[in-house]
Amino acid sequence: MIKNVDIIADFGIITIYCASIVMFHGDLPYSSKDIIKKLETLDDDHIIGSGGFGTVYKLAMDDGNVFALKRIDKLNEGFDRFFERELEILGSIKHRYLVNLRGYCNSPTSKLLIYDFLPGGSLDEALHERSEQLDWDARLNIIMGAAKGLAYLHHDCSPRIIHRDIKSSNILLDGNLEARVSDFGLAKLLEDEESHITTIVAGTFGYLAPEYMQSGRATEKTDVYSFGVLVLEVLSGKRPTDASFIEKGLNIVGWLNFLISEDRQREIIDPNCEGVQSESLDALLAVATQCVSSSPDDRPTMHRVVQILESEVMTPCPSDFYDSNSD
Ligand SMILES: Nc1ncnc2c1ncn2[C@@H]1O[C@H](COP(=O)(O)OP(=O)(O)OP(=O)(O)O)[C@@H](O)[C@H]1O
Repeated sequence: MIKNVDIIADFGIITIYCASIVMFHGDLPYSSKDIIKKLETLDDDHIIGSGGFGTVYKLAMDDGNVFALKRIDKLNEGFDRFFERELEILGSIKHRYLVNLRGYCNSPTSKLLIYDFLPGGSLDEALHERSEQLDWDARLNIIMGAAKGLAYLHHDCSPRIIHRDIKSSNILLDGNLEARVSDFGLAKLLEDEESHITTIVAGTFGYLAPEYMQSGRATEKTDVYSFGVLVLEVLSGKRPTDASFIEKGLNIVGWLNFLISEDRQREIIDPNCEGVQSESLDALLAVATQCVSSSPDDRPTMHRVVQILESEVMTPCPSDFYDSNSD
């Protein structure tokens, strides 16, 4: 059910002169007034993160349900033009491995997106900022969830969606460390509708496929490349543009290729990762290597990636554990 309500509101973080709250699904048990009332209480103490598009707040409702509210600061002509239509499409896409968009508010001064709240934060934080390490099973499970979410966007949802900005801060974790892909479709709002070419390449340095950097044209295969970089990041525990690579004039893909050339690719694994299983590691490295091929045609589809992960990576042989200090 779609509800439109015009409301005048002035709350801590934003002044909304004439807000149009549209709830995409009738499953949120709140009126737009309830939500606006909660928004009035938000201030800087509720900030849970910020990124290229804006600031994210924790929005706790009276019944205990929690949402993430994204305030979009990055407004330009293209964004305004496509906002309503794109957000309606994105709000209609629901999947277990995606961060569901539950509603949005559009006003002349503010764009507010309401998402499910993921209590585990981002994969970026889990890998690079927390002292508690993710073990091998947790890392595999996260890769699997991210692959399934992306495969759904590419192959099974309607319309099909190219993410354009796959990276560890766009993979969020629930309380059980299950991964969900977030921010899908947002980059498209900056895109020229006809040509599918962005004036500014959306995406994040280190994750971008070479042909995307050159042409600005995003395809499923540019997402597959970014996914491959993400896998390498999860395996190594290092950001794609870690200083140790840059010093050698490389990025994470260059480093992988260097290790492969010396038949030392297993050394990519994070020494702090416990429970690594060598057969799975080899299979996962093989998939990641294909994903980051310089030629898009050599990269698998995300459907194929999920198949390989299920058949060759997620079925470990218990006796075959890899000790990263053994060679
Ligand atoms: N639905 C959510 N549930 C819980 N935390 C979230 C949610 N969405 C975002 N966050 C937190 O807010 C941070 C910023 O998110 P945001 O999507 O704005 O930026 P980003 O992904 O880091 O960068 P970019 O905007 O360039 O994609 C995330 O890293 C995460 O910690």
